[in-house]
Formats: sequence, C-alpha cells, structure tokens
Amino acid sequence: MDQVTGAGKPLAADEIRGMRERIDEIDQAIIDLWLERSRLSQEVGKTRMASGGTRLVLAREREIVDRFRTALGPDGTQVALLLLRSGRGPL
Ligand SMILES: C=C(O[C@@H]1C=C(C(=O)O)C=C[C@H]1O)C(=O)O
Repeated sequence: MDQVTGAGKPLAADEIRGMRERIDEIDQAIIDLWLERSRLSQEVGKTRMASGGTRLVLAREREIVDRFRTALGPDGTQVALLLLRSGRGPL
C-alpha cells in the first residue's frame, strides 16, 4: 500500500498523483477567486455606504444564494452564505 496516496497498486498511485496535481491547481484557483470576490464585495459596500446607501442589498444576496442552490443543490446554499459572509464580515 502506498502511504501517501492510499492506493493498493503502483499504477493506481501514479494515477492518483496526477489527479491530485490538478486538484491542487483547482483549489488554488478557488482560493484566488474567493479572495478576489471578497475584496470586490467589500469595495462595493464601501462605495455604496460612502454614497449614503445601504451596507447590504438583500434582494441581490437572495439572487446569489438562488444561483448557487440551483447549480449545486443544498450545499450551494451553504457555499453562497459563506461567500457572502467573507465579503461583508459577520452580521
Ligand atoms: C457586493 C455587493 O454588496 C453586498 C454584498 C454582496 C455580495 O457579496 O455579492 C451582495 C449584495 C450586498 O449585500 C453588491 O451589492 O453587489
């Protein structure tokens, strides 16, 4: 048994290592996009409040939660709520 991949045969271990490389790239892309989104969301909030507007726009947040739920199912709701929170901090 390969300790690092958990595979039972060397060929499977090679295959898993290859797939893990792509998984690591995808995770990094998700992290980068998450941080970019969070910064943009904070910027929108600051711009809106500086103009005398509201901190949040709940109708827009609902649209985003619906989009994630439609695409990903119930877990999408949780992802969207975490995304929204990372842009504006806890309520
Ligand atoms: C970024 C905005 O401000 C807030 C943050 C949102 C977000 O992170 O997507 C959505 C709605 C607002 O509550 C916006 O209005 O677009």
